Amino acid sequence: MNTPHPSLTDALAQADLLYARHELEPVIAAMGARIDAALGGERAVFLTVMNGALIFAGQLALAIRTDLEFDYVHATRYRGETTGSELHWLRAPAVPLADRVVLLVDDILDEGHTLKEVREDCYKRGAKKVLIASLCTKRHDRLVDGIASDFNGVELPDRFVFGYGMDYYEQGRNLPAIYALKDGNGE
Ligand SMILES: O=P(O)(O)OC[C@H]1O[C@H](OP(=O)(O)OP(=O)(O)O)[C@H](O)[C@@H]1O
Ligand code: HPA
Repeated sequence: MNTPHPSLTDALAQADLLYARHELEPVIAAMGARIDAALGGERAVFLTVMNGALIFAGQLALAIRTDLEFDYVHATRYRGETTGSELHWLRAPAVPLADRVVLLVDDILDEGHTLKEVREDCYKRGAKKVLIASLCTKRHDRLVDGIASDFNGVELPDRFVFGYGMDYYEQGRNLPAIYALKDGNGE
């Protein structure tokens, strides 16, 4: 039988709160203004990477004044676990991307495999420019070559994080803050 996953209550008891909602909201609002400036009036495809980006994407979209065309992809590399493997595509973009500016929106740029592959897919579909907006990035030296966020909210320590869309064994996504497990826990 599979070992049951640790509970969210236990995780929270062994975690530090890194960023509360009231600290993230102004960061996201400022990012929206920077994205408006970068788009220069062009109507981009706002491509949310489900599931983790759901909360950030909603807040970011409301902070962007330029009209956007919404679409989403569903790609998962962690599949409810705390370490990643190969990327599983559950849903490809539906909107034609040829000659479009695409704004890829995700909760976290960790090792970068997910956003790199999704960005490559957008270019294969003919996108003329792909910009990346992430709520957070992690500080470590495991980032794959050739990927970076164009717009990033906050930098996090190299610890497993959850909340604000990010899951701990599919739990805790709707916590209104980002938490980090204390070093050595949960992996
Ligand atoms: O930079 P990487 O190391 O590739 O990790 C980042 C990706 O991992 C998470 O997705 P996950 O696979 O957990 O699926 P989810 O969005 O459903 O949580 C997160 O939402 C990013 O898409
Ligand atoms: O630290 C993390 N937490 C949750 N989801 C993630 N996906 C990549 N890294 C993480």
